[in-house]
Amino acid sequence: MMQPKSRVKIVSTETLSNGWTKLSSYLLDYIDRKGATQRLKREVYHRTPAACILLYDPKRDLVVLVRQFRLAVHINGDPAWMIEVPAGLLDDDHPEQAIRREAMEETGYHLRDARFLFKCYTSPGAITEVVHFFVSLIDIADRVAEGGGLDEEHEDIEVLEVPLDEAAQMIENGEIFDAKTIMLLQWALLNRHKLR
Ligand SMILES: Nc1nc2c(ncn2[C@@H]2O[C@H](COP(=O)(O)OP(=O)(O)O[C@H]3O[C@H](CO)[C@@H](O)[C@H](O)[C@@H]3O)[C@@H](O)[C@H]2O)c(=O)[nH]1
Ligand SMILES: [Mg+2]
Repeated sequence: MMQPKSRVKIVSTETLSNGWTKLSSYLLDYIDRKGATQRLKREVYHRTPAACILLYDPKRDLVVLVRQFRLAVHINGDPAWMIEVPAGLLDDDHPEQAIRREAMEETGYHLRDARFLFKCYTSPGAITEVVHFFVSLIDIADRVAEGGGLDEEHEDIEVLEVPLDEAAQMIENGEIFDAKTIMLLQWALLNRHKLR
């Protein structure tokens, strides 16, 4: 059901922090389902859009994943060299252009095709981030570079080629615990018969 924008009025905005990611505090008047106006205070992190991709090799029945250090995970006390699908910020590019660039920088794979699957909000309660999800069928011959990320941005990315069934096990045993990665691996498991 569509909800009218007129139920929400932004009363004031304050920038709490303006570093790598801007954090704003909003006061809004929100008309609830009973018609009563509630004045709410909400904080929003203005993360820019991103894209991620499942690289699946149908001949070898494997996926290409990347492993890198994630500070937020470390701060939470979880194992912080996270295994993920290749991903990156759009940096003002079209999502497909951006994911082709990120796949090359992070894994060294040149993509023949990149098929858009869906987009999703990763944390809509507080974060503006929208992630565009893609899939690409790859072959070992498409790996034309080392990958590993950009030295000038101090990216230190390990490239892993993992059989799809093993990757599925790694979700079950807790070795893979990144949301976008779990979503794409589950998509692969549901659609593998169409990809081979
Ligand atoms: N100076 C500075 N640089 C940063 C900061 N945070 C990230 N960077 C740099 O910004 C670049 C981001 O790399 P990308 O490959 O474009 O993005 P990503 O970190 O892989 O992001 C993807 O995964 C995230 C975690 O799941 C997602 O949050 C994000 O939306 C995207 O999907 C890296 O070079 C990283 O070092 C920061 O706070 N300060
Ligand atoms: Mg990345």
